[in-house]
Amino acid sequence: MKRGLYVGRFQPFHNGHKAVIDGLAQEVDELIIGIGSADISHDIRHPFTAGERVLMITRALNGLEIPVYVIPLEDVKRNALWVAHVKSMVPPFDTVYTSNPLVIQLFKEAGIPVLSPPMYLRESLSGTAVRNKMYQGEAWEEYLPAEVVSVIKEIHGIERMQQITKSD
Ligand SMILES: Nc1ncnc2c1ncn2[C@@H]1O[C@H](COP(=O)(O)OP(=O)(O)OP(=O)(O)O)[C@@H](O)[C@H]1O
Ligand SMILES: NC(=O)c1ccc[n+]([C@@H]2O[C@H](COP(=O)(O)O)[C@@H](O)[C@H]2O)c1
Repeated sequence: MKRGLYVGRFQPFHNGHKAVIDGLAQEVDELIIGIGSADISHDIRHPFTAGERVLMITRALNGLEIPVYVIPLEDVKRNALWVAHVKSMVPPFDTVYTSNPLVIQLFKEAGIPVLSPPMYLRESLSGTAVRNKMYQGEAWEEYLPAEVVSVIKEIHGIERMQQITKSD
């Protein structure tokens, strides 16, 4: 039984994340998705709450052939303690999947195997690129799973993002 941990902020969950997870479903028996910076929302880089991201990811992975556990992870002030914090919050896991250099370093120092999945269409498929389109009023829907698009519409996400970036 192999259980993997995939960590990210998922602001929002996009087709690049989905492609990675479809690949991981061939590699692991169960997958934990750790939603990082769970305590941050309503700002430019982190527009969505942990609960909204749980909804996006759970709905988008509804048809996945392996069990998935979606778990919010608040940030902690000390990087040196973060891996212990993560381990205290999620089921046991064998391998971490991430391309984030700090996350790679922290798990390697803790003796936990780390793999970096391939990037899919990184220029258009990044949270930053998708958020920029949302802020600029450009088409953004094609970069996200349909289930994520409907959550963002349901929570009036674009209106929120445009409101919080206004100047007073
Ligand atoms: N297009 C992609 N293909 C494969 N992996 C990706 C892609 N985009 C992001 N990832 C990876 O998914 C994990 C979670 O990423 P994250 O939620 O930060 O998305 P992001 O697109 O990098 O967002 P942001 O631009 O907001 O930093 C990271 O390891 C990241 O490298
Ligand atoms: N000290 C900490 O709380 C700490 C350290 C390393 C990574 N993280 C989190 O892990 C997540 C990594 O996700 P990304 O790859 O999307 O950046 C982020 O939410 C980041 O804040 C937190």
